[in-house]
Amino acid sequence: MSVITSNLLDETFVRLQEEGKTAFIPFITVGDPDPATTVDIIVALEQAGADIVELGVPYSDPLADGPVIQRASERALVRKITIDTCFDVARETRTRGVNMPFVLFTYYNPVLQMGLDKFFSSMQAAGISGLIIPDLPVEESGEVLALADAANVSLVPLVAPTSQDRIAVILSKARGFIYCVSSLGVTGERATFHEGLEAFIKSVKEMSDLPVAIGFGISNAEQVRQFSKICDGVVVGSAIVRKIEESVPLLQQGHSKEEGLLQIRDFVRLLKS
Ligand SMILES: O=P(O)(O)OC[C@@H](O)[C@@H](O)c1c[nH]c2ccccc12
Repeated sequence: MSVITSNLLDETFVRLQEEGKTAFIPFITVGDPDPATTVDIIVALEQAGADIVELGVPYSDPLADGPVIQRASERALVRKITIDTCFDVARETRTRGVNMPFVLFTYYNPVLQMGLDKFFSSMQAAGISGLIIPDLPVEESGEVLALADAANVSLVPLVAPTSQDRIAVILSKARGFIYCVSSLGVTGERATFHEGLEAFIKSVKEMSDLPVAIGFGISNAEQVRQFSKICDGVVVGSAIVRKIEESVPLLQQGHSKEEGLLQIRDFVRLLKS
């Protein structure tokens, strides 16, 4: 189905494809270590060459997350970060001149708690053009998809090498891009990936004219380079969240915050090199 409307996320992928580039998509947990620092980190990510950023809503039961992102969620929840804080961070980041598109990453429960109508009107007001809800199966996503389309928010699906028999249905409802997870299990840096991954990505690209991004386990420049050859986007979460975790002592001392941000910026530049 061709997308009738387009948004900043769609336009970004079109521009990158015209430039022959692969989107570099960091994931970070909002509020880790605090909301103001998250704004600084997003600015640093764009300066380091990020094209799109996945903003993770911290959650108490992150069932699909490995230990690194679980710890980031815990640090953020200590700060009582809610979805509303994420919208505030998105708006604040725009005032700092960040132009790249935001993709909100949240489990379904916090969205239900807020109420779908309020959630999507807030998404529009915060200028967030993408949405990933890993625990909302396509069979139950009808109402969310209709509201997302009406709010010009791209509901991005996750597909895994094991999604075979459901993949056609998932792709028929896809917007924005297709997020292919490289391996089974939870998020976290990996040295090896699901065998047959390349064939899987190729089959997804043949079945959908939307951009295809890969994520899960990608943690170094060589892996980014390899996946950039076969995908339109590469997502890196845990490796960057770990770098943030390591920089927290610097980030939380006013006089050394810039040093902490520099470490994160240099790490992302290295990944993109
Ligand atoms: O952390 P990794 O292995 O680099 O994978 C990206 C991942 O963090 C991010 O996209 C994400 C965070 N939580 C998730 C849960 C399910 C799927 C994807 C995610």
